[in-house]
Amino acid sequence: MTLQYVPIIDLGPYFGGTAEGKAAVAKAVNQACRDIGFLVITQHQIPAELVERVSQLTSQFFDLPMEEKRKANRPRPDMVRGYSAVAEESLSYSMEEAAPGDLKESFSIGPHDVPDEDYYSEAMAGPHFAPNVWPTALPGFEAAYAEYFDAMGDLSRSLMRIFALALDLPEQFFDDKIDKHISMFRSLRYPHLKDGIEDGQLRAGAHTDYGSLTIVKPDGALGGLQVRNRSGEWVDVPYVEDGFVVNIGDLMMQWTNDQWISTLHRVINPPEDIAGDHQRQSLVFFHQPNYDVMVECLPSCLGDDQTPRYAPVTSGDHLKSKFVRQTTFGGSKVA
Ligand SMILES: O=C(O)CCC(=O)C(=O)O
Ligand SMILES: [Fe+2]
Repeated sequence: MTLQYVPIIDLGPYFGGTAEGKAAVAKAVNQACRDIGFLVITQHQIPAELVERVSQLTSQFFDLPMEEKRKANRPRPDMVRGYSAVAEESLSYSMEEAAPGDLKESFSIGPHDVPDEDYYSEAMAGPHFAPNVWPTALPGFEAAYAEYFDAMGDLSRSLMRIFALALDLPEQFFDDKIDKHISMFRSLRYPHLKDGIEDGQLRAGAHTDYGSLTIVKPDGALGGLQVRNRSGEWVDVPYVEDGFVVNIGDLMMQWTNDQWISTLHRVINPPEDIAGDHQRQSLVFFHQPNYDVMVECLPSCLGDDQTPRYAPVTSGDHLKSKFVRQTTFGGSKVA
């Protein structure tokens, strides 16, 4: 039976380390990725204190006056770093359809403490290791964000190991493909909604994510994340206080030859009668493998006809192709 709702999966048995525990988690994750492309994870080993500290600092940042936030403004359209204001981006653009700007502001970072080696600065590295931009007004912000980025990188490695088991690969199959990952951590504030919203304007328009996987820490505010299941219905992602939402992106769908799905999702607006008083905040980590990793449909996913549906592509080129598509629609629109 195909899952029509997003399952909640306890990672405890995986981290417990027994072969049976790992196999049970891998099986549940496999079904989630095949059927709906989303899962909520619990017992993930990320300290609640870290999530709380980053959430608090994020809310303090978005509460700063605009001129203060603008000091950490995104430096260039092709560099996803720093601050972007409400409606400066639209996720639906990446789906090749023009849409009004998303009702959110964001702050993004990439890898930090980048080694002084050619790999990180040569032409192929593009803007993936561009320096981060930090607000100066908040002590502890940079350290907390860097710590969260690393914690999410570690959790992603564990998830990729679970993915490997789920795909009948050696558990460490992905390890050397993600040890210099070009992920992005982005916090989002969806403000109170006032008048003047355009038709079809959402907190985040319907889109799929680009990379290997995404880890989202939403808050519990009304007006939340929805995913489109295989029957074409929009269903709410369950809110679990100490959980994270995980979904796979387009690159993983391609890697698995469409066996796993990168699912359309969106963030809806809160009900109109309370919309003036309901903001939402989320912490979103977009995991993306090393830029030079060649992504070829996995042999175990080829099926009876043994035909790959995609030509091989590097992680970096795949990500770049999404940017190019967006610029065609006129802007610095990114997921
Ligand atoms: O804010 C959220 O819950 C998810 C946002 C999202 O899907 C994205 O930024 O790609
Ligand atoms: Fe997304």
